[in-house]
Amino acid sequence: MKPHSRSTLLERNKSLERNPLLERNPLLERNKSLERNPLLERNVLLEVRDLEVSFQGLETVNVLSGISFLIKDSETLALVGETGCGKSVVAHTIMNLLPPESRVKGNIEFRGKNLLGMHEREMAKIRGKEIAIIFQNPSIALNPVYSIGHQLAEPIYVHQREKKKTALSRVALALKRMGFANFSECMNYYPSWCSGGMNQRFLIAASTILNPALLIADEPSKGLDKKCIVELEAELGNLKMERNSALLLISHDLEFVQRLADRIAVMYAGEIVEIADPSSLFENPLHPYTRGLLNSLPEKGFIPIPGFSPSLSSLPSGCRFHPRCPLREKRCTQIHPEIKETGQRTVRCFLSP
Ligand SMILES: Nc1ncnc2c1ncn2[C@@H]1O[C@H](COP(=O)(O)OP(=O)(O)OP(=O)(O)O)[C@@H](O)[C@H]1O
Ligand code: NI
Repeated sequence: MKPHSRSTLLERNKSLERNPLLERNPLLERNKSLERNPLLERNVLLEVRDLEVSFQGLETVNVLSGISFLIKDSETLALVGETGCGKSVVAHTIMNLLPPESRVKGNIEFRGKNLLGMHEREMAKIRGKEIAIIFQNPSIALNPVYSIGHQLAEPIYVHQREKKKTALSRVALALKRMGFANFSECMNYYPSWCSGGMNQRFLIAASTILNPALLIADEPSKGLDKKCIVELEAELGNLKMERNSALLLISHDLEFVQRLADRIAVMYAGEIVEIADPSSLFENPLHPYTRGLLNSLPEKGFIPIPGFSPSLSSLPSGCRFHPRCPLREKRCTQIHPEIKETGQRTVRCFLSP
């Protein structure tokens, strides 16, 4: 699929906003009010509620607090934020892949089943089959000692107990679909023979071979050159169009996610501070941190946010962003703001309407 250019996406959303007929459409009104009430939503695939994760070491570090979001069927939700804000920990918690020193509270419901506390045997049936993850580093995520064909066929043996021949022919088909003209040859390649971009595409093929309902992609564009990023974007777009998979897209690259996401959740120091659709977020960011992130983009002047993210083991009082916030008031330094929903917008800031 040709990737959406930013302007096309913005134009489409703008024209929808301006069309008075659409605004008065009773069906649309009903859907809008349904969207506002998650209890009445029927197509919620994943619901994360009040998630808290801490790691116990010499001291306890609370890495995630009050994380709540929904992913609907075939929706792409992007999770963005600076390094260390907790994006990968969210992904690993959903997949039940946290190390033993972690402590988790809250709820993660997938198709109505709570994933937290689920027995590993049951989770193993979901992992890879219904929820798949593309890990942050493709060269590490692929096993260097097995051929690409072998690695891609493995989920088919494990989850569907297919015969070797059937599994391998499905792998060949998947590679063909990913645009590898020499797909038969690729089956015999080893990861170390291939470029980062190729390995990234093999990983996507491996993660999607069983048609998961939810795919988690953790920094899929990291370390790729511009050409590979364009290809990756097309690949993820295809996935959405052809297979109806929902996607949790984790990235620090706002521009990359803008073109793919239906909604963007912005994280800061272990919390979500804003959730909005891409055009609202880019045109009218409500949280001062989101505004800072946008201003630091090259086309907006490259103005960095002053200061640094706080260490998760010594968070400031009040709003976690207040030491860097140009708009802070006295209450921001003292009281921790709750996340609030107004209309279609979700934001954690006293100063937003
Ligand atoms: N096993 C662990 N024990 C202790 N702290 C951990 C552990 N795993 C992650 N952390 C801490 O949790 C915080 C969030 O890490 P995470 O990897 O989720 O960040 P991220 O937003 O994905 O960053 P990046 O963009 O660099 O990938 C970091 O401060 C990290 O040091
Ligand atoms: Ni990460």
